[in-house]
Amino acid sequence: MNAVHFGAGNIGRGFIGLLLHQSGYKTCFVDVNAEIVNLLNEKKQYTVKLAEASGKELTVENVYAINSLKDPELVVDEVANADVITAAVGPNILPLIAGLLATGLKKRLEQSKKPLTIIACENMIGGSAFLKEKIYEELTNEEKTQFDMYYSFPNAAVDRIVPNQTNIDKLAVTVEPFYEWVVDESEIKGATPPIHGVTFVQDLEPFIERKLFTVNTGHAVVAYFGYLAGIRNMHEALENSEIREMVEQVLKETGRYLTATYSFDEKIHADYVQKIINRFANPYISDDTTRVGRSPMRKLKKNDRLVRPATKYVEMFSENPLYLTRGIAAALHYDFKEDPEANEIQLMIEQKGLQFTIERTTGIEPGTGLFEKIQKQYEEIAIKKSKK
Ligand SMILES: NC(=O)C1=CN([C@@H]2O[C@H](COP(=O)(O)OP(=O)(O)OC[C@H]3O[C@@H](n4cnc5c(N)ncnc54)[C@H](O)[C@@H]3O)[C@@H](O)[C@H]2O)C=CC1
Ligand SMILES: O=P(O)(O)OC[C@H]1O[C@](O)(CO)[C@@H](O)[C@@H]1O
Repeated sequence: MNAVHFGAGNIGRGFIGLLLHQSGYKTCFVDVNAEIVNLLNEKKQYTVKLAEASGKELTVENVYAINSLKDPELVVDEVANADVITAAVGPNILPLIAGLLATGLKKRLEQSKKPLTIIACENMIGGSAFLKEKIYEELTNEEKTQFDMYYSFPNAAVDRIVPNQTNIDKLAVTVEPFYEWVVDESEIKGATPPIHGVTFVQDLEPFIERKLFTVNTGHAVVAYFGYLAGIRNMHEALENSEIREMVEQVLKETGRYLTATYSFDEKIHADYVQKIINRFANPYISDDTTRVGRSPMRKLKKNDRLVRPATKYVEMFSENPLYLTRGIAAALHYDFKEDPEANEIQLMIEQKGLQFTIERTTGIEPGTGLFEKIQKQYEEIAIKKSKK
C-alpha cells in the first residue's frame, strides 16, 4: 500500500508517518524543506522517541521524500498512484498544496477509477473540507462531478503533542506517548483506509470540539499567559499558580459549553481535562510558549480554539465568559517578534486601534458584551504590563 503524506514536520513524521508505517504503508513524504527531504531519501528511515521514563524508540522504515518545489511532477505521479493521502502542513499552507493535489488526482482518474481518501490532519475544524474546497477551485464542473464520485475528504481530529525538536539526529522526533486520531467515516466513499490507531466515527463534531476546545484552548492560554509573564518554557508556565488557575478556569468554561452541547458526563469530562493538563506538564517534553502560541492571528479566528468556545458560551448561557475573554485578550497582547502574525496584530493595534483589531481578528461584533469584555480585559492586562 502506498501513502503520500504532505508535510514531513513534527506531526508528519512523529505521528501520521509512524501510524502509516505501523499499518504497512510505504510512505512518500512531500515537503519543501530540502534538508529533511534529502535526509529521508538518504536514510530511508527515522526514529520516533517516546517522551516517557522508558525512552522507548520506534523505527519508521519504508519512507522516502519529494521536494515539491524541485520535483512537482514526481508528486503528481505519487498522488496518482496513492492508496491514501494525508497532510499535516498547517491550515495556512493547505491552499498551497491544493494545486499539486488537484493535478495528481486528475491524473489518477485518467488511469483508474478507484476511490481514494484524503485526510488533512490539522488543528482546525473542517480541515479536509477546506482542502477539498481549495482543490475544487482548480477544477471544471465536469471534473468536480468526477471527483465527487471517487474522492473523499473526511475531516479529522489529531491529538499528540510534538514539540520543537532539539535532537542531534535531524530526522528523529520526540513525541508524547499519548495520541488520538479520529476520522469522520461517514464521509468516506469505498473502503475505509486501514490505518492502525485511527478511530473512525460517524459524527466527528463532538470529538473535534472536545479536543480543540480543551487541548488547544488550554494550551494556548498557558502559552499566552506564560509569555506575558516572561516565561518561555511551558513547564515553568504551568508551575505558575496564577497561570495554572487561569487554565483550570478557562477549561471549566469550555467544559460547561461542551458538556451541555454534547451531553458529556461531567465527571468523565473533568477527568479528561485533568489528564490533558498533566500532558501539558509532561516532564519528558520541553516545549516553548512561543511554539504553542505561534500564529495568533489564526488562533484568534472565529472558528478556532479561543473565539468559537467564547461565542458558543454566550449563545448557550446568555452570559460572557470571564476567562476565555481574558485568554483572547492575552493573545492580542502576544508580541513575539519572530512571529509574523504577532507582529501583524501589534502593528494593527498601533495603526488602526484596538477596536478595529478585535473586530478584524476575531470577527466579534463591536457593541456586543463579548466584544466589550475582551476590550476591558485587554486594557487591564495593559495596565498590569505598564506597572512591571
Ligand atoms: N506539533 C503538534 O504537536 C501538533 C500539530 N498539529 C497540526 O499539524 C500541523 C503541522 O504541525 P507541525 O507538524 O507541528 O508543524 P511543522 O512546522 O513541524 O511541520 C509542517 C511541515 O510542513 C512543511 N511544509 C510547508 N509548506 C509546505 C508545502 N507547500 N508543501 C509541503 N510541505 C510543506 C514544512 O516544511 C514542515 O516540514 C498543524 O496544522 C498543526 O496545528 C496537530 C496536532 C499536534
Ligand atoms: O499547532 P498549532 O495549531 O499552532 O497549535 C499548537 C498546538 O498543537 C499542539 O502541538 C498539539 O495539539 C499543541 O501542542 C498546541 O495546542
